[in-house]
Amino acid sequence: MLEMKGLEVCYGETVILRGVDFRVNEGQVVSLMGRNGVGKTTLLKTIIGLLRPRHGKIFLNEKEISRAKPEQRASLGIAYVPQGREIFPQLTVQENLLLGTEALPKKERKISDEIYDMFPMLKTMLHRKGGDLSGGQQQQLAIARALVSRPRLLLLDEPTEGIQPNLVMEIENVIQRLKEQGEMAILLVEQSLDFALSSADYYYVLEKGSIAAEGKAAKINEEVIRQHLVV
Ligand SMILES: Nc1ncnc2c1ncn2[C@@H]1O[C@H](COP(=O)(O)OP(=O)(O)OP(=O)(O)O)[C@@H](O)[C@H]1O
Repeated sequence: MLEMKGLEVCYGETVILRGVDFRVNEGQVVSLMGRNGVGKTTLLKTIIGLLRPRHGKIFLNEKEISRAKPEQRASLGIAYVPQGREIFPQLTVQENLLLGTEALPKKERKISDEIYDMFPMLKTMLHRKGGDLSGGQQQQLAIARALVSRPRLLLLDEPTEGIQPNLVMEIENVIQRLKEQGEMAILLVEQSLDFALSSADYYYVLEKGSIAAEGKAAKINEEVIRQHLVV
């Protein structure tokens, strides 16, 4: 469903990604791994259109979207949960969730019960300010906000960073549930190897802006982990 070919992305004159070929198939969970600073977030920002590639092409369901604006990509079904969550602290939980529906046509802008089923905590906190939630609860809110638009492709940037173990489990369960439903592809950037590989079908490892390894997640070997991932 998502395909990137020969991608080169720069900040000014500094090349961050070079010759990246990457794909995420329908309903697949793909983990994008790599040490700090190798370009993982840059790749996600390129997918949502915040950064423009200098070379290379991006396709969504065979249609080229390399020049599409971020809001067009959102209406085509790409949703992004940034590192550090970026919920609106002054808005209530409910208002934050409603913002996630903006990518939908007006008459479809509602929060489905399934969202509360996946994140029961949010239902009890609808009128609380986003900023009053714990870090883990804010992460759940950020994921829920992305899910209310019923995306075809969900991008998650380090969803477990700084989060207590029980909430990490809850997030893992949500990813597993979405995977079982099979209607959404998920691209996950994650430092925790266990988390990154537990639900993934396929993995890519970035190193110095290029894909250094890729394969079926179940078959990743110690050598790849030692060479490219362990700090
Ligand atoms: N706005 C920017 N301007 C210039 N350079 C940047 C900018 N943002 C990131 N970089 C640089 O681009 C490189 C890749 O950064 P990126 O955030 O994509 O890495 P990452 O793999 O996501 O790292 P982390 O795991 O630490 O989040 C780094 O060297 C970083 O310093």
